[in-house]
Amino acid sequence: MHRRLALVRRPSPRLADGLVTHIARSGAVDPGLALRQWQEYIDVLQRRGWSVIEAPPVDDCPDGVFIEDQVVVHGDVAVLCRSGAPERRAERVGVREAVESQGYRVSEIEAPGTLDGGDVLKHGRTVWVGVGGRSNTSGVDQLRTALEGHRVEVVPVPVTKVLHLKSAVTALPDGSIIGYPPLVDDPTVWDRFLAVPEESGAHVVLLGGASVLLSAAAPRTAQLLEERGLDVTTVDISEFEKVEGCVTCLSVRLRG
Ligand SMILES: NC(=O)NCCC[C@H](N)C(=O)O
Repeated sequence: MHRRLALVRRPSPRLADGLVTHIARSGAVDPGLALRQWQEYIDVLQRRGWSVIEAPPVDDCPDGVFIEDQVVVHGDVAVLCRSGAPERRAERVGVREAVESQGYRVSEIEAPGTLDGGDVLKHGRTVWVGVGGRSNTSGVDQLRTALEGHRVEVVPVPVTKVLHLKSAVTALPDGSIIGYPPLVDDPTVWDRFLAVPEESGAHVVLLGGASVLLSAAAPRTAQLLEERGLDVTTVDISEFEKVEGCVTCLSVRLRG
């Protein structure tokens, strides 16, 4: 059986200074609670059979915990991102070493390209990339080049209403795409689109088989997914949601 391996990075004590773009700052971020929530997130991964490796902490980078935005992996290739937020580019430190230690071939997005991993949604042979927020068409083109030979189609899709594509939509194990309609620019991109009733419900981490991880802020979506036969685990990530984070951005699932 494949080893399941996830890359994570512990939260900065400065998480409260994280960027917010599409939401209003609401309530103070409690760094102690954030650390406990992050630990619980990892505990869930581990209980579901995942091993976890940590990228070196970047305590001076408030958004460092959102490791998903720094690297996109596919097959044996890891693409180091160049964030559309210049404030976040320093977070790339240590990520190359982390993925190289797992045997990945590394390529990098270079200027003028920008790409945030949160804009990259993969399922089957398709890689959708959100363009219009943090990622641009040069970033998409460079990602396509990096994945040449992987027999995938890289498809740009518009993102204007939320931070990242995966803030709007994610994929269920069967390939259905779930999203919260007010935040999805064009649901017709996907043949099988399933509307969910909560913004946080649009974000699932696939844990293997029928298991998915979902924010505790989306109880109605949890029920909906359970009724569809999924095994749903919820985790409270309130402190990360205050700075526009979601369950997906707290880890990168690597090949085992
Ligand atoms: N992939 C993600 O959804 N990342 C969340 C990043 C939140 C962070 N405060 C940012 O604005 O970049």
